[in-house]
Parts: sequence; C-alpha cells; structure tokens
Amino acid sequence: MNATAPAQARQKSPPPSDADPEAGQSMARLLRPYGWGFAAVVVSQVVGAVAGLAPLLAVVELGRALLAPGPVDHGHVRAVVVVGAAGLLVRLLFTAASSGIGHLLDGRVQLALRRQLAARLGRVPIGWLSRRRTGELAKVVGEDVSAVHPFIAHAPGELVAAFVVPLVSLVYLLTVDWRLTLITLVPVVLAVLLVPLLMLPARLREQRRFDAAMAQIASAAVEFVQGIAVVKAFGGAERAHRRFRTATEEFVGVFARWARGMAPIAAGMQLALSPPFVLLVVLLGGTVLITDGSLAPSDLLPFVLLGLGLTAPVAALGHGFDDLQAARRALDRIREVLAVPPLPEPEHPATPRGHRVELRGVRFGYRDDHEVLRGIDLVLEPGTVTAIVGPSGSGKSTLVQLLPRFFDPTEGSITVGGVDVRELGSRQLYQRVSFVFQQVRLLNASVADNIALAVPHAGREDVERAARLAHIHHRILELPRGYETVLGEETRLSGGEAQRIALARALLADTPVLVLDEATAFADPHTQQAVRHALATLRGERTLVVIAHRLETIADADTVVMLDGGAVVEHGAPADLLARDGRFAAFWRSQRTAIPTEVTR
Ligand SMILES: Nc1ncnc2c1ncn2[C@@H]1O[C@H](COP(=O)(O)OP(=O)(O)OP(=O)(O)O)[C@@H](O)[C@H]1O
Repeated sequence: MNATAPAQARQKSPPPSDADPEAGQSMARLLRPYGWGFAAVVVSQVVGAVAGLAPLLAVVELGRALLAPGPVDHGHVRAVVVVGAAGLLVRLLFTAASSGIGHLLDGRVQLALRRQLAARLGRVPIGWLSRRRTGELAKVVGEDVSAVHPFIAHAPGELVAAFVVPLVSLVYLLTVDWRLTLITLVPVVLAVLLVPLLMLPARLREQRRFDAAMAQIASAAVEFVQGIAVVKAFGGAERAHRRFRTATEEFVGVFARWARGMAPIAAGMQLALSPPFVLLVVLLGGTVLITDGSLAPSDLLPFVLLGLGLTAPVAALGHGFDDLQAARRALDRIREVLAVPPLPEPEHPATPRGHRVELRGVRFGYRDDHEVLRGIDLVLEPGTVTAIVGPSGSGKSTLVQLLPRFFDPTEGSITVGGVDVRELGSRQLYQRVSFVFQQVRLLNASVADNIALAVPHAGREDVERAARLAHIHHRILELPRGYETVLGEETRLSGGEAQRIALARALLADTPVLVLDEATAFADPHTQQAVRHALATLRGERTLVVIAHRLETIADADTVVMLDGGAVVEHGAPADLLARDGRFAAFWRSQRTAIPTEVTR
C-alpha cells in the first residue's frame, strides 16, 4: 500500500486560519438537546408570572365587592380570597420550578461547553496552543463558560415573563376601561419616545469616544503593569506613568461630555418609568374620568395596582443588559475557540519504515498573505546531525515545528520513514519525533513524572539516566524532595534548568527523531554542555535536527542547512560550505566576530 498517496492527493491543505464555517452552528447544535428544557423554563415562568396577577386581581375584585352598595356576598368574597391565595401558591411553585430547571440546564450546558472546549483544545494544532497565553485559554474554559449563566439560567424565563405579564394586564385593563388604559400607557410612550434621542449622531459619537477612552486606559494600565519590573530596574517611572496619566486625564473630559449628553435623556426615562410618576398619571386621569361620572371609583383600583407593572418590559430591557452583553462576549470567545479547525487525524494510520525524514516542496505561512517557508526540499538521514542556521526571522523555528505537526504545511509534504506525518496517528508521530523548543512547558507534577511524561511506566533508573545525560541529575538531588519535588508548588526552576528537564524528557522518550532548538541554551553553559553531550551520545541511528546558534554545534554537525527568507540558500557539510566561501561562510564569519570568544575550527 502506498501510504503517502492520500496525503499527496490533498497536499494543499487549508491554511491555519481561525475561521470555521461550522462554528456558528456548533453553538446551536450544542444547545439543541436542551430545547425542551428551555421550553419548560419559559412555560413555567409564564404560568408563574400570570398566576402572580391573581392576588392583584383578587384585591381589585374584593374592593369592588366590599365597596358595592348593599349586603356583602360572603361566598363570593371567600371564593375571591381562595383564588388569590391559590394564584400566589401557583406563582411560587412555578417560578421555583422555572428557576430550578433553568439552573439545572445551566449546569448541563456549562458542562457540555467545557467538555466540548476540552475536546477541541485536545485536537487543535500545538502551534495554535503555543501562540496563546495559558491564562487566556484558562479564562475561556473557566470564567467565560461561567459568564453564560445569566444567558441560560435567567434571561429566557425572565425576559418572556417581563413581556407576558404586562400584555395580560393590558388586555384585562382594556376590558375595564379603554380610555384609562391609554392614559396609563402615557409613561411608557414617553420613555419610548426618548429612545431615538440616544441614537442621535452626537450621542453615538460620544459613546464611541467613551469606549475608545476606556480602551485607552485599559491598554495604558496593562502596559504600565507589564513594564513595572523594567521601569524599577532602569528608572523612568515618570515616563511610564505619563501615558496612563494622559489617558485618565483625557477620559475625564470625554466622560464629562458623554455624561452631559446622556444624563438628561437617562433621567427623563427614569422619571417617566418611576412609580410616583406612573401613579400620578393614573390618578390624574382616573380623577377626571370619575368626576365626569364615566368611571366607577372602584374601577380605578385595577389601574393603580396593575399600571405600575406595565413599565416592566422597558425596565427589563435595561435591567441585566450588562450581564447579557458580558455573556454574549463570553459566548463569542468560546465560539472562537470551538471554531479552530482541529488537526486532521487519519482514520487508518500508516506504519513508517525507518526514520528518514524528507521534506518535499514544503510551503507554509501563518497568514495567507505572508509566506514564511517558500518551497523547502530536504532529506534528513538517520545517524546524522543537521544544523539549521540562518538570520533571525528566516523561518528556522517554523521549519522544525512542522516536523512534530505544530502546524501542517500549506503545500508539500513531510514524511518520516516514507509516510506523510499527516497519515501517522499523533501517538505514532510522538513515538517517533520528540522535541525541545524554546518555550518549555512543565506540568505541576513531580520532577520524575515530568521527565517520564512520554513513558509513564519508566523505572527510576531510566529517569535518572536521562536526567544525567541532560546534566540535571545533580540539581534535582538538591531539590527539597529530589525527584518527587512537585514543580511549580515546591520549587521553581530557572529557564536553563527547565530546558534540561525537557531535554531529559525527550531523551527518555528515546524517539528516533529528535528536534532541538538551541536558542535559549545559548545563555546557559550547563545547558549548552547538556545539548552538546546529548548530540554526541545520541547520534547512533537517530535523526537529529538542531537549530544551531553556537558555532561549536554548527561545526560538529554532519550537514548544515542555511535558510534565508524562508528558502534553503546553502546546504552541505560545514567544512565544504566554508571552503565554498558563499553565504554560509559569510554568516560564519559574522557570527565569529559577534562572539569572539567562541571556539571555532
Ligand atoms: N506564531 C507566529 N505567528 C505569526 N507569525 C509568526 C509566528 N512565529 C513566527 N512568525 C513569523 O514567521 C517568520 C519566521 O519566524 P521564525 O521564528 O520561524 O524565524 P527564526 O529563523 O526561527 O527566527 P529567530 O532566529 O529569531 O528565532 C517571522 O517573520 C516571524 O515574524
């Protein structure tokens, strides 16, 4: 079977963009199983809210019965009281049920969202993960999922009830007296008439300025806090403060203008919807109608009791608006993570033969409009060390990150043992390729567990052997509980030490292909030695690739690949390349002058 054929057939895989047409649907799909639950929340909230009108109507009816001339019908009064009390009970039961179902639903939706996020994060390209800060993703899975609470547990029932109750009241009031009903609606109409004033171009402009000024303060504050350490070390606190101070001073002016424009409208709306104003309108209208004899005094009662409720929808729209906005923004961020296209996994993983690594016509860009690798052809033979060199930004890190599938090439293919890496299952891939890159991620677990991550059943001797090879064994013994010390809790390691733990991890994984980035090792002599030692000891049958920054490593390599602008500009044994006196020789000389103490051939 030609294992590479299917991969080559789809060599032009989509670029790693964040857009996924399924994203929007996935949220609807996620909520669909809970449709009945949402319906139950809404129905019980509506029943509860409408039943809540019964006590008010009972009071109205009692008023009418007791104020009417002639003897009181005790049976009728008792029935009215019972209906009112029953309404209250039904209201309590149904609103409690609605709230209970809403919160259960919320728990389930949050669990489903977190499960879906965890599943997606487990399948997104490693490169996408390493580009994001851990805190950013933790916020999405933790805080953002919790922020959907009002959206799921409160909004559906409360919003519907806020509209249904006034509607039912309105219908009832219309049956009592249509003229006073219209008068009772005057405050709502006044408030609604003020809304367009909020949309005037001047108000919108002020709102935009207000938002921009807030964003300015936020970014100045972040910049200030992030730079505190540097400012403390190098002085210049005055300068660092300045941007923050300017931003706050500008905000004062913007806020004053915004408030001057908004305050009269907001106050007008608040006043129109306030209970005293509503009562005033109802009582004035009622008095006029009663004095001209067209309204019975007892008919004023329902308007006094139910009229206040008519303003509820307008108030409901404002109330909780911020919470809902925050929930919507949180949902957007969740949707964004769920929209990241997962790294495709083959249905039937192929088995490689050997561990020769070949790159054929590899092209890649982080963005569509900027290609970082422009057609790389390379063969990395087993038993050799290949040093990748080149100026900063030439694409070295990007190139080596494609081997462990941090990203897939946009064109071309990478094969290990004759099989395209996209046709290997991720388990098989990581059994063959291990890596130590600049950004080392260690877990909050014991040192031993960190080293044995890829080989959980490894014995202590194997773990220690790897640690010795990575020159970290003695340092581990100095930790409070040696190999059992929990990283992050009991101790913090330096960058170089963390790098050597990661190296020990890669060495214990004992994969036939090892990819190293020497960049941070450069600053730390222990790690330099460890990398050098590892390269010398491991060579054997392994395929080693190292982004080499030190001339010593470059000189020790079997092959040097010189990258520039995302293309291989020279390729061969270091001595041959030096003799050719081309790009690599010039690079070598420039590095030697930059680091005069470096050991060179
Ligand atoms: N995660 C990323 N997202 C977007 N662009 C990136 C990302 N990583 C690197 N780049 C861009 O890709 C190009 C190549 O970067 P790369 O890190 O591969 O070069 P390099 O040769 O390893 O550089 P250095 O020696 O400075 O580490 C640069 O233009 C860089 O800005």
